[in-house]
Amino acid sequence: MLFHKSHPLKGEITVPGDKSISHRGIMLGALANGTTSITNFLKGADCLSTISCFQKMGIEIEETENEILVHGKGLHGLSAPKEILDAGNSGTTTRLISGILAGQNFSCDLTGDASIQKRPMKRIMTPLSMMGADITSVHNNGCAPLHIKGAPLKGISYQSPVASAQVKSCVLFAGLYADGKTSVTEPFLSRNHSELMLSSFGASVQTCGTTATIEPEPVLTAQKVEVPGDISSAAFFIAAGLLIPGSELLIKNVGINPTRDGILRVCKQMGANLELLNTRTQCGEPVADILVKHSELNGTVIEGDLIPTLIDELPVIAVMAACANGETIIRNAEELKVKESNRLEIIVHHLSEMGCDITGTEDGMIIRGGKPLHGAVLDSHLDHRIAMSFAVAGLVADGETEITNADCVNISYPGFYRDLLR
Ligand SMILES: O=C(O)C1=C[C@@H](OP(=O)(O)O)[C@@H](O)[C@H](O)C1
Ligand SMILES: C=C(OP(=O)(O)O)C(=O)O
Repeated sequence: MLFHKSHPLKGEITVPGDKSISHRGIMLGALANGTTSITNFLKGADCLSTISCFQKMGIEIEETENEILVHGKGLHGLSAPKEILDAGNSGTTTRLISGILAGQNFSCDLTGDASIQKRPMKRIMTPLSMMGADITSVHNNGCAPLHIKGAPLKGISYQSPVASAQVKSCVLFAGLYADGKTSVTEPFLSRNHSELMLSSFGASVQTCGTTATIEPEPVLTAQKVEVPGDISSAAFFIAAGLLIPGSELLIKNVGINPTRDGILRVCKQMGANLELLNTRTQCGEPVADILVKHSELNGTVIEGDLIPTLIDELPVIAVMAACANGETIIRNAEELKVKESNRLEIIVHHLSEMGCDITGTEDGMIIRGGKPLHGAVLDSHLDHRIAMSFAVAGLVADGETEITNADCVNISYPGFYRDLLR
């Protein structure tokens, strides 16, 4: 895909549904009694992998024009899959489904693509084993493929070393099947979509600071889930709108859950002209329209408890920082090394290629912004966030930017290039 300096972005855009909430809607819908209807479901490859895993376990999932219908079979209604479960490129599918599989009365194997087979799974194997689960890494390297033999589980209080909603959700989902209360405490609060959705399906979930606690064996009841637009997808339009002179863009129906809205806070810190309109709550999730106007940005510091609230947005935030005046420091972002690619390394490499003055650090980067970016040939490393972030960089750089292996945007945002270049 080729990108050149863009004309101003004007008008309105609606981004696809939230990936995290779409995954959870399928999972809890499958475990509930009755039919769950999901509207604005994200039909990206990752969420389709979640659908396919549950279909292999006997759940009927219908796609109509405007909604997905999940015919739930109750907490104990899944059946043993006849073939290996394939999570594709999706860390969320792999880790969350493992918590569910740990509590079943059957064994199965779970794998994913080459990237998934390199991502760390010990972070879920450890707490699941503490609960009594029988979960092994088939190649004994702490990664997928995983063999999971369902077992009786006991409730635990788990102190997670990482702020990860995938770890937290995995343990809470396993907690549905435990013999007592299960709680997870994390160093910083990560996204709380699982807690909110579990509660709406009828589970008893309490949160206190960075600890979430679930009671076992609820009856989950099918719900109507209206998925808000994904703030992680809106992030590319927020960045493009702020960076491209003359832009004024209204991004409609975006989820602004405070455990996900770090990008909005960082934009404000950087001096962005950004307004939230029509703020409302939809299925327990805060939603708004975001009005973005081109702005002169200044460097900032991004660290600590802010990091989990914008973890997937850091690649495009780095692009914004490269175009801002002054220095931006990103710390405590080592998790970026274990996403679809080593995002820390690739951001530093790609921005350097475009002429940015940037230094990688152990857990982040220092970006001395303000030097004009120029076009370059940049590979996505099959990482959707990298492809989309550098497509945005290509709209502000001098000359031509080419993104190779650009199709991977289908993981979280099919139609991204059409929307960006329209
Ligand atoms: O729970 C989720 O839906 C997600 C959690 C985050 O991962 P971690 O929990 O590994 O930080 C995020 O990067 C991912 O895109 C989606
Ligand atoms: C890290 C991501 O997703 P996952 O962990 O589900 O693969 C992402 O979407 O940026």
